[in-house]
Amino acid sequence: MGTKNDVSRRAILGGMAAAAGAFGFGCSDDVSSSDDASLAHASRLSNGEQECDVVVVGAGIAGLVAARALSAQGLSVLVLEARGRVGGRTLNQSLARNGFSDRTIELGGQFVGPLPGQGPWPQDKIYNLAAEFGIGTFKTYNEGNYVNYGQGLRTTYSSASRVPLDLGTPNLIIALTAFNALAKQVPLDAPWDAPKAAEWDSMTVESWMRSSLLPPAGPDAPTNHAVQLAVQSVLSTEPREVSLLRWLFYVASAGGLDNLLNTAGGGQDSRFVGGSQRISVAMAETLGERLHLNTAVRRIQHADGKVKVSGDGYTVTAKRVIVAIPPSLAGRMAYDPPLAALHPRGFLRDQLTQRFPMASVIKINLVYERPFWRDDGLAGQATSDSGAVRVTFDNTPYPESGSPGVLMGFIEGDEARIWSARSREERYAKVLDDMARLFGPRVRAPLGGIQGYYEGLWNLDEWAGGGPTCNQAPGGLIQYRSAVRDPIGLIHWSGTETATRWTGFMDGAVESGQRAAQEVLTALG
Ligand SMILES: Cc1cc2nc3c(=O)[nH]c(=O)nc-3n(C[C@H](O)[C@H](O)[C@H](O)COP(=O)(O)OP(=O)(O)OC[C@H]3O[C@@H](n4cnc5c(N)ncnc54)[C@H](O)[C@@H]3O)c2cc1C
Repeated sequence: MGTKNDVSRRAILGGMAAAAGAFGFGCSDDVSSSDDASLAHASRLSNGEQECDVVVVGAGIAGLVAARALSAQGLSVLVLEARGRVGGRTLNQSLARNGFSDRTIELGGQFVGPLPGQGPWPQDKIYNLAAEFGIGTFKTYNEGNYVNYGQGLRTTYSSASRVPLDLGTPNLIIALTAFNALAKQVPLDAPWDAPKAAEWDSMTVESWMRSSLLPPAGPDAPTNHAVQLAVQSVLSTEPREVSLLRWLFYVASAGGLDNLLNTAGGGQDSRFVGGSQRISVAMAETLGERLHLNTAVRRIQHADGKVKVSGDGYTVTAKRVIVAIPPSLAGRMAYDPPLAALHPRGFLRDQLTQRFPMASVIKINLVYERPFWRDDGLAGQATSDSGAVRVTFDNTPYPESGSPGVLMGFIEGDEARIWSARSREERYAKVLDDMARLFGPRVRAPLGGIQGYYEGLWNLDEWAGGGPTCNQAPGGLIQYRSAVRDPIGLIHWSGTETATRWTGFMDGAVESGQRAAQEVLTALG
């Protein structure tokens, strides 16, 4: 017989099981729902009025970190999560349905690095948080050669090289050097104070490319495709969509572009044993009944010196609320009074949410009997100037024992928008075409056949609205400055988009949760 806490725990994990059921061959795709409505319902908040010290909106990494920090200080906390699972933009996928019952891959955020000890800019916050729960890391497979596909030509090069040698190489080196140098001039806590902030925030990365790379040409030019791919692979957005200042801030926030792009010693260095969503599940378990799933927050009202947070059939009254969701989603909630009426700077926050869009991404995983590409001396990492899948990794799960083998690929920016609107069958056919170009005919029929195809369709998810993170077009940073995290009334803002270091990453989510919790503690004395 399960206690109430058992039920909550099963509901939390149920989301992971639901994901497992949702992504196999021939099944529909959904990164939100639970397959066990009764368990999910058990932890839904729907019973009228409640009261606590602090409400946290969102049970992603940021919200869960904030809730635990406040609980540890003796405050009463309720976490309200719209989905039937925790973890937000992290999502584990069990390979049990493919016959690998103890293997897990991820459909959202997964990589961690640099690790502590690997340089001055480690992702120590998420690393330490995971370690607290006994969740270790393992190295991303990075042996052998990388593949590059450009101008219709497939080449391989050593994974020890910094960049592939093709027409895009000279400009990529120019861009790497320039972006790293310019990013050093961007203050992390106030990018709008960079010496050339106004100039940089008046142009897109594409305009910079057209004026600073040679010969003058757009991102699609063979000479520029590598720079274009660097932006696409980091932000899942097109160079024309993002402000140069925002891009430089992102680079600065990660301690340099090399950290963002590199596997060994960089942002893709390692992965979490058992999958990154375990970190959120572990945090959620410590919160027990203070967490409510399937409980979307629709409205935040200020009344009588308190804040009333409500959704379908419930209201929670609290001293403070932490909104730990992406700014673009925060803009979908109703505020009463409206933010513009609540505070003299409230309109800035409201307008910011109208100008901070999620990028576009699909993450696909092909599961094989074994990692056959390794037989050819390939690391499973590839770049391409065309096709839907333009960046790939060997995503074979821990612990490696030769079986299964998983090839992962990203579809980003324009391609993600095109392919999000197509059927699963069309995407699958396209993914096989693209992957076969990179890794040969065994992609279609390797020994043992293809075991599974899994996709994270983040653009279609109501509670993400895209991924991996929000971007800003020109003007966003200098006009709205710190509105992304300035408290308004009794509302505090959290989520990776508010972080100064490793913004957009799981590590930034931890920073933002810690910072928001500290703000509330200070405010409540
Ligand atoms: C495909 C992909 C690949 C990525 N790769 C990496 C990577 O390799 N490494 C890395 O570090 N990061 C990666 N990221 C980014 C990383 O996953 C995020 O930065 C991080 O998980 C964000 O955490 P968060 O808590 O700030 O926000 P979220 O995870 O978005 O959490 C917000 C939560 O709030 C909930 N919510 C939203 N609206 C409401 C509402 N109205 N009421 C109640 N609840 C609500 C959501 O359901 C969600 O659970 C990736 C993301 C994606 C999508």
